[in-house]
Amino acid sequence: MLFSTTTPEAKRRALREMLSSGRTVQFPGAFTPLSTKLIAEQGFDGVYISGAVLANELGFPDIGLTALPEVAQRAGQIARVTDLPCLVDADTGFGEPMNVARTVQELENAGLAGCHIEDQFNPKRCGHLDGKNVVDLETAVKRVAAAAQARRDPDFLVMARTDVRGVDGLKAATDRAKALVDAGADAIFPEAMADLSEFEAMRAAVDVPILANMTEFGKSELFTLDQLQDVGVNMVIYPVTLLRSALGAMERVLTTLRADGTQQAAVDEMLTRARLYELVDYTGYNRFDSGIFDFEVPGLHR
Ligand SMILES: C[C@](O)(C(=O)O)[C@H](CC(=O)O)C(=O)O
Ligand SMILES: [Mg+2]
Repeated sequence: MLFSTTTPEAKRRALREMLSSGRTVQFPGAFTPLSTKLIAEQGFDGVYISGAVLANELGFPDIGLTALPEVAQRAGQIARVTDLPCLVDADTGFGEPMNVARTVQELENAGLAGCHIEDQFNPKRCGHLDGKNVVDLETAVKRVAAAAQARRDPDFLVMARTDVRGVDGLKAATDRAKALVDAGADAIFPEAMADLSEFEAMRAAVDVPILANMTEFGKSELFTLDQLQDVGVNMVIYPVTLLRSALGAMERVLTTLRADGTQQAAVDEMLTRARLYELVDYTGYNRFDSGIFDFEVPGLHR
């Protein structure tokens, strides 16, 4: 009830353990605290908090318009409703290395298990679009080093994302990933890999966990969990899947409502009131209230 009872430190340890388990863990992207509960119910390993979703939900494109307080607040709202570890997209770290340091500390305070920081220029772009730009190696290394030094919990995961593959090719991406690991990255997010052999090459290049981004309509095919496990990927994210699905459903019901003058034909596709209450643990809250108010104090009602 209210908040998760698992501490951020325990979630970070759990994330570290799952990343060294040899199993490929799945982190669907939550887009609200409530949708986070659906992810946990299905038995997923953790929750991803996407920068694109955060920006899009505010009605913005994903071009670096969101600011650290907004991201930390939303990520914290999501992290606090679940016992699962949450990994948040910290874009470029929101500024210079000093800003990156503050970003990491704010995200630690918000209860996140880790974050990823990318080597794009600001204004950034979706990693699966053409026309993005990356910063030079020195700048990228400084961002990651600042992040690694700033954390107070040594288990907070600092993941470095490199967007170099889409700009200078695979060899440049593996070289950059190695340098980012030397700078203190605990894990690597190689963005926009073209196929499974590219994940294999990244796997061979670094000895830290690697992430696969299975975003729809992007540069990579939607590989299965088994395929990604076979090439040694440690974590898979599905960043925008829930947002796209929810918006698809919303668009359909609005079309029905507009056409029919009633939503009746769409009711069967909706989450029922009972199921919604179950998700928000309505009865748990009621029980709490009765526990507090249904007691007798001798003499009180005389
Ligand atoms: C992973 C990502 O950074 C995100 O913000 O979720 C995006 C996802 C997307 O735009 O599909 C990305 O740059 O890949
Ligand atoms: Mg992003």
